[in-house]
Amino acid sequence: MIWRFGFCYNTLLRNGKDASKSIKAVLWQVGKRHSQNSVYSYPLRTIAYRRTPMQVATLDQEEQFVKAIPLKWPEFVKDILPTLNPEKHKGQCGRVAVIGGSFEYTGAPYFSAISSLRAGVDMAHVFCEDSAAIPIKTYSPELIVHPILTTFPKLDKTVEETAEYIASRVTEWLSSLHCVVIGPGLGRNTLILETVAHIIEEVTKRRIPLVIDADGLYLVSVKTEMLRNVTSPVILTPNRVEFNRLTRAFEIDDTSDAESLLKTLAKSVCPGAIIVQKGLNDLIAAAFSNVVVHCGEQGSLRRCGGQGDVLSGLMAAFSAWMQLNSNLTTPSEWFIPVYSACAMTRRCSLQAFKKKQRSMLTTDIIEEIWKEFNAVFPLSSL
Ligand SMILES: NC(=O)C1=CN([C@@H]2O[C@H](COP(=O)(O)OP(=O)(O)OC[C@H]3O[C@@H](n4cnc5c(N)ncnc54)[C@H](O)[C@@H]3O)[C@@H](O)[C@H]2O)[C@@H](O)CC1
Ligand SMILES: Nc1ncnc2c1ncn2[C@@H]1O[C@H](COP(=O)(O)OP(=O)(O)OP(=O)(O)O)[C@@H](O)[C@H]1O
Repeated sequence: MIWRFGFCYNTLLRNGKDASKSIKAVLWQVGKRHSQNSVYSYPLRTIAYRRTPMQVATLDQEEQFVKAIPLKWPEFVKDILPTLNPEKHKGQCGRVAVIGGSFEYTGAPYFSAISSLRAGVDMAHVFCEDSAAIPIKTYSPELIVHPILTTFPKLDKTVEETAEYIASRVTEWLSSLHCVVIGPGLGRNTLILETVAHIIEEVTKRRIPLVIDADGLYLVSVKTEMLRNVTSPVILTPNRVEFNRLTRAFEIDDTSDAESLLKTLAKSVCPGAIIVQKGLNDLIAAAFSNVVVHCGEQGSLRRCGGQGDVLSGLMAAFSAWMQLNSNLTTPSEWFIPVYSACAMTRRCSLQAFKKKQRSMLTTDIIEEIWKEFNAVFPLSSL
């Protein structure tokens, strides 16, 4: 009997079962049947699961694959990057949205969305507070900016009714999107957070990959039940402060070591959670894996604001491409786009830092995106 790990796993996910338990059950069966398979003869590109249906994966092989990502990621990513050809039309290389931007913070959603576009997605929307729209539009004519979020309830409606109504105006766009980023510059207004909670529910119901950063993480920390049963990919990108806030909110007091803490947090958030703990090295853990991947790609020494927004934008681009390829993905494959976004952000930061040093700004990092993409993924090799 031939087992297709990817198929089995996705079927389980679609049936809404507990991912971490189910994967072990499937892999255990697979392992028993194919225990004679050598790890070395197994192609580490799990994309091969889709292309060579005879391949199977044991839990050990799955871990080997994830552990190989820091060395092999540019090669793995080639299977996800959309090819460019004259037959394609606008949108086929990805459509993403950033939900964020408020009166105070207009730079963050711009940085995030423009980074996605510079990485190569075709269209980037920003759904922001009405007062943030004009500034964001003036930063860039490339972005599609919707001044939909509001801090005041509609005249004849309660906060809850207004939140539902505004969320419905955003969710009507979801069918055309391949990834949604929640949080850059969102702020913490009660009505806006309530609106975003409704949007998150709809995004995850449709199994669209979700990237949560900044004030979106604050929302997760005050509504810890919000994502509880979500099995679609939810990528959280906390900095140190946001990470500590999350561990407190989820009441995790695992003091054994940093990796265990991260894994416990991922499992507590939801079965589809992938967490990137940003810092000197980025640590990546997922609810469905026992491996913690370290991204130690050299970055910059400068810590100006906005670099996390570049990461969320690149994360959206890689995730959108993954989604476009995702008929039969395995959960572990999600380490590929996540790791790639971390590595590319740090590489772009390093290049910008070499040129501008203490003066380096987030806009300088964005300026490096095209060169770094060409260096790592030259068009001729696609
Ligand atoms: N130009 C812009 O519009 C920008 C807006 N931003 C937005 O600003 C809002 C608030 O973000 P904050 O990050 O300030 O919110 P937080 O309230 O989470 O952070 C507060 C404090 O944490 C400190 N901190 C951050 N990283 C740390 C680390 N690694 N170790 C120790 N302390 C650390 C900061 O200095 C700050 O004082 C968000 O909506 C965010 O998206 C940022 O993205 C930066 C750029
Ligand atoms: N000490 C460090 N050395 C090198 N790179 C780092 C370091 N700390 C963070 N980074 C990188 O900088 C980027 C942004 O991380 P940071 O912790 O500044 O996020 P943030 O505070 O959420 O950003 P933002 O200012 O956009 O809110 C990430 O790509 C991360 O890998």
